[in-house]
Amino acid sequence: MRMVGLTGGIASGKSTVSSMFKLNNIPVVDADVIARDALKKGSGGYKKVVAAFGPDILQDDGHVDRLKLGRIVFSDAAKRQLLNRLLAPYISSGIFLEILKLWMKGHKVIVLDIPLLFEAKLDKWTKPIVVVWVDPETQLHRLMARDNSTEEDARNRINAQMSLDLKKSRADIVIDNTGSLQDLEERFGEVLLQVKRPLTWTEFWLSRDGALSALLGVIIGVLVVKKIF
Ligand SMILES: CC(C)(COP(=O)(O)OP(=O)(O)OC[C@H]1O[C@@H](n2cnc3c(N)ncnc32)[C@H](O)[C@@H]1O)[C@@H](O)C(=O)NCCC(=O)NCCS
Ligand SMILES: Nc1ncnc2c1ncn2[C@@H]1O[C@H](COP(=O)(O)OP(=O)(O)OP(=O)(O)O)[C@@H](O)[C@H]1O
Repeated sequence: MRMVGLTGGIASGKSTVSSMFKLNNIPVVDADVIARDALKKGSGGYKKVVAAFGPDILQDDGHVDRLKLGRIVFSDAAKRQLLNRLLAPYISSGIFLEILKLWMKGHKVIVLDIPLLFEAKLDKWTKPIVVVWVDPETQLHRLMARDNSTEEDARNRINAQMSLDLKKSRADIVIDNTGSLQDLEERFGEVLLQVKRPLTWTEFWLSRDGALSALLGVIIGVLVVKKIF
């Protein structure tokens, strides 16, 4: 199985690219969705986070006030690290479970959309790594427009992540999303061809069909050897 890493900066366009993969029948594991589940009221992650940050981060209905928690952690590196540490086991096991489900269904190519792919050192499990890049001005404006946030909040969120230029330097494939959506679609078409090229042997053996073929080969081998001796 080929596990394509999809990452970038906040509001650089990962979800937009992710939707394009889904439209082309390539399944996507979305780490943001898994992280949201990890913070759902009553979950293990929720209990740990509320114990560490206190009931002030809760809304009246007991759900986490994400805007409030975001303001706290995106302006304080120590608190952000604490939140990351508390949620990391739930997020990584959630990602693993989703990969396993897709593996069992026999998918050959899947995409892992993980904003913190490099920061969480998950990049070693994915190949190729696709980084969605935008210039800093565009990133700031798109983030403020999408989240209806102040410039200060938006800058805090951008600065909470590894620099987008550093991510770009570690990519196998870069998608420059500074242009229009039409430009993005054109570039995506080229990237799709690369992502869908035939599997290498290693990728094949890691797929469900490859693993089953290997198992079948071993069983046949054992039976043949038993018959000979
Ligand atoms: C702080 C929280 C509650 C803010 O929620 P909010 O709904 O405002 O943002 P959302 O979850 O949609 O995230 C938006 C983007 O913020 C960035 N981001 C999220 N968490 C982090 C983080 N810990 N460090 C840096 N950037 C982050 C990502 O680019 C993400 O795509 C939330 O982001 C969270 O629980 N973060 C910790 C979990 C995590 O690490 N998520 C990233 C998955 S790899
Ligand atoms: N090429 C583009 N032209 C104009 N707007 C765009 C383009 N690409 C994405 N956008 C818009 O920019 C915003 C950010 O994009 P998107 O939500 O895909 O980013 P993201 O990287 O997934 O963000 P996050 O890290 O917060 O999950 C969205 O409002 C999206 O509609």
